[in-house]
Amino acid sequence: MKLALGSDHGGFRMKEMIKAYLRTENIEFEDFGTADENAVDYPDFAEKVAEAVAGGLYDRGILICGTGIGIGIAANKVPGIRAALCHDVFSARASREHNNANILTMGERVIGPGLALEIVKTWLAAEFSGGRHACRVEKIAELERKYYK
Ligand SMILES: O=C(CO)[C@H](O)[C@H](O)COP(=O)(O)O
Repeated sequence: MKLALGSDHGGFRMKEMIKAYLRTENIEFEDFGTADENAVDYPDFAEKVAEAVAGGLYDRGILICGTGIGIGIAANKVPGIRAALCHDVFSARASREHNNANILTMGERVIGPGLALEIVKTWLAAEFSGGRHACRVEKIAELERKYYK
């Protein structure tokens, strides 16, 4: 699996912690920034990661900001992206199994590193269940086609 990672300054330390974990697991990733804790605008990093995932260059993405909210809202503007804000393990698994989420978002100012890592592990391991969920996810794509001509 090849991952695209990104954060703003509010999520920088959590992104670095996730990168350290991915290295220990030999999971391939690219870091799209930001590169330090200087203030930046989260939509810029959402755009880079969402376009990389939607373009098929990366299998999935992880985006972190202070809350996980803004960076997820921005990522979800890119057609083909299903970014899910998850601050618990149950939602992380369901976002993959039910929603086929291709980007995980979290907030460094909301949860601690231990829980964040459990969420990442769960989200990376979970797969889309298909079945009854497939036509619902397809309806999301139909909504995109309706509004993004
Ligand atoms: O969580 C975020 C967006 O949803 C940002 O990380 C947050 O708004 C940044 O705030 P500040 O400029 O005060 O550090």
